[in-house]
Amino acid sequence: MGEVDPAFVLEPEHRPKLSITEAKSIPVIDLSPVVNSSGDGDTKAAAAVVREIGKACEEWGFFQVINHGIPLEKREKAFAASADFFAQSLEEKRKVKRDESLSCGYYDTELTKNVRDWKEVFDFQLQDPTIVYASPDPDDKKVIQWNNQWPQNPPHFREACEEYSREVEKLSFRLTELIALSLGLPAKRLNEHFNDQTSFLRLNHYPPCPFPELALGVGRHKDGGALTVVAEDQVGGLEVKRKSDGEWVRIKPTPNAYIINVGDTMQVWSNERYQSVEHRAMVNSEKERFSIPFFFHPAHYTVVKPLEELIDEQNPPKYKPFSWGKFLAHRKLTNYKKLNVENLQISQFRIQD
Ligand SMILES: O=C(O)CCC(=O)C(=O)O
Ligand SMILES: [Fe+2]
Repeated sequence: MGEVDPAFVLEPEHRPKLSITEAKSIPVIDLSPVVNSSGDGDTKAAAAVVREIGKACEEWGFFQVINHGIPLEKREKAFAASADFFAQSLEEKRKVKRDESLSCGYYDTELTKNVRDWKEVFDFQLQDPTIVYASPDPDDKKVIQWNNQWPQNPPHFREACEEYSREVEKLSFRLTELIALSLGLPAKRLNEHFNDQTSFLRLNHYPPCPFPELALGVGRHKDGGALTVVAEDQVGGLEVKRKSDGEWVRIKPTPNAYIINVGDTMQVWSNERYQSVEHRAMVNSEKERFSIPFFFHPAHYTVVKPLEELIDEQNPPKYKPFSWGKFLAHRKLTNYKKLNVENLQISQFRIQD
């Protein structure tokens, strides 16, 4: 990755500014009142957490959480496994290469909006195997299985990844429950959609980049699922397109915190009360960066539509129902192929006002 390969170079209007605007006001929410409560905990403090989460989802689509209940040791093991894995030779890493039939594993040529990302990744699913639709064609009901692939090296890689993923999954259910409460719904209202979840965890490695003003680690995009729960190291690079003025602002890393963002599916469920916000990851010329996002995705058979409890005559549904599994199959295809079109967006299901 030494030369300026044009595959990585962004159109001038999408290139990052190297001067950083730090997002000082992105909410940091302390989850201890809900994590430590045994049911008879301080319900006043828990209600305040729910309100803070609702406000952050509305104003930012992004927030951070601390005192979230994930043991630091498990997080550190996952980061160590990730660093050890990516430090291996390309030949070793490519033994578990992801391709169109094997959706999980190692990959270093991902595209975001047809431009190559300056990164390498390792993906694995929470459910192994995960059932998905074979094609984006709406009439094709055929399903296939995606299986995880695990490398032989480093030796404790799989164990570290799986143990960590179970913790992030727990946190994701908890956050989904808090978000449901913030929408005035029963806590477990959304949980059933995740029984056969298509969630996956991704280890991201962004090597130092000699031309950080021309390329991005991950190009601007919105996450499609319900929620994303991101752990990052202390290097920093995640930028959010601030809702209030459209400015790209950098999230300052908070040690041991998680960065949470609302995805497109939550935007539709909430009938746009909460919106999925564009974000991107910058790279820099000196330091490598590691991050571990968890993408909390519903089951392939989920029909995503505004929740009935949130719509009435004053608030008619803003989206037509769509199939999560077909949306996913469509997205998957565009990750591998350079196309002349942008990939499928939920705006295609938007009902005009
Ligand atoms: O690396 C990060 O901080 C975020 C990456 C991201 O947004 C993604 O992979 O969807
Ligand atoms: Fe993302």
